Amino acid sequence: MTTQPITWLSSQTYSDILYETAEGIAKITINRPERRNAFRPETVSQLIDAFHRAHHDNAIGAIILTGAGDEAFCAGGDQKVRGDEGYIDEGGTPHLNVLDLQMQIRRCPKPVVAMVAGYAIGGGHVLHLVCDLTIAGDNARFGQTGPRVGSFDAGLGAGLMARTIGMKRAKEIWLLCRQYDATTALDWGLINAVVPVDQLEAETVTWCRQMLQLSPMALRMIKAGFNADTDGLAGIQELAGNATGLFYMSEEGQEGRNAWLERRAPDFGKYRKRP
Ligand SMILES: CC(C)(COP(=O)(O)OP(=O)(O)OC[C@H]1O[C@@H](n2cnc3c(N)ncnc32)[C@H](O)[C@@H]1OP(=O)(O)O)[C@@H](O)C(=O)NCCC(=O)NCCSC(=O)CCC(=O)c1ccccc1C(=O)O
Repeated sequence: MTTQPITWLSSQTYSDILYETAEGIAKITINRPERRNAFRPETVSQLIDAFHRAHHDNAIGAIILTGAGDEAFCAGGDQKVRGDEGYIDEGGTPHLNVLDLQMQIRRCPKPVVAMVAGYAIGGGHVLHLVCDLTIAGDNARFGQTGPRVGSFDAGLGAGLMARTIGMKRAKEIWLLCRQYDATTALDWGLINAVVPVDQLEAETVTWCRQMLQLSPMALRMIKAGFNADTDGLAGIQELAGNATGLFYMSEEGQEGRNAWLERRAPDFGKYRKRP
């Protein structure tokens, strides 16, 4: 595995995020360091666009989600644009759209790695949680603040966290609103690795390079399998859609299409013998 430095190419311009690619990896960076990378509606819309771009780019096999600078991965919803009905966009409309982004990350067929330096707090903490893997710098701090600031994420923020680290610890995080350091997060199984913060990107890229050596279809199927029960019928739909895609690639699936196009009865006889 190469340990060569990576050279990112910036290929899309957004106001709140950065989108860069290199070596089959897309790096999506929340770029609001002056607000500890808290997200406003425009940030979330741009993240959704960037994940769509990475999903549909055939050259991309792994995605990194991170925050600009070393102070924070993401401090959750931007409380300074929070109105009485949600987070207010530049046109004055209230939103709660980070839930769409959470599901998009889970449904993305490519592995998504959270690269966490500094704070992953509130909705920012849930964002790293919904990623497939989390690599943290040794300065990382994790926690929820919802019950302190008048918010809660009782969906994936509660249920997926409990499935990840256990019910008692998940409840502790939400009911006490404490912060936890990277060593504790690793010990709890909340993250995958801790490295000195100055080695964070190199380590994350090493993990991505390793996944890029593996079968994309196998990674896609196993990700959908991991998420299927937590996501309910929508999770089974994702897994089943992948299975349909594989079936389309088979001779048996193509015989059905060919027979219809050739206006003849399909001959599936030779496929019945599989154990
Ligand atoms: C993250 C901190 C612990 C960092 O502390 P520190 O290093 O001391 O820095 P500060 O001086 O506090 O902050 C620096 C600077 O950044 C601004 N800032 C930080 N966080 C935010 C924020 N969340 N919103 C707006 N601005 C922020 C801060 O004001 C400073 O700027 P100044 O100009 O000096 O004022 C600490 O900053 C901290 O605790 N931040 C708040 C964390 C928080 O409570 N986040 C919100 C949690 S609730 C949430 O995220 C819900 C949103 C959500 O995801 C959701 C949930 C359920 C359904 C739907 C949704 C949805 O769609 O939104």
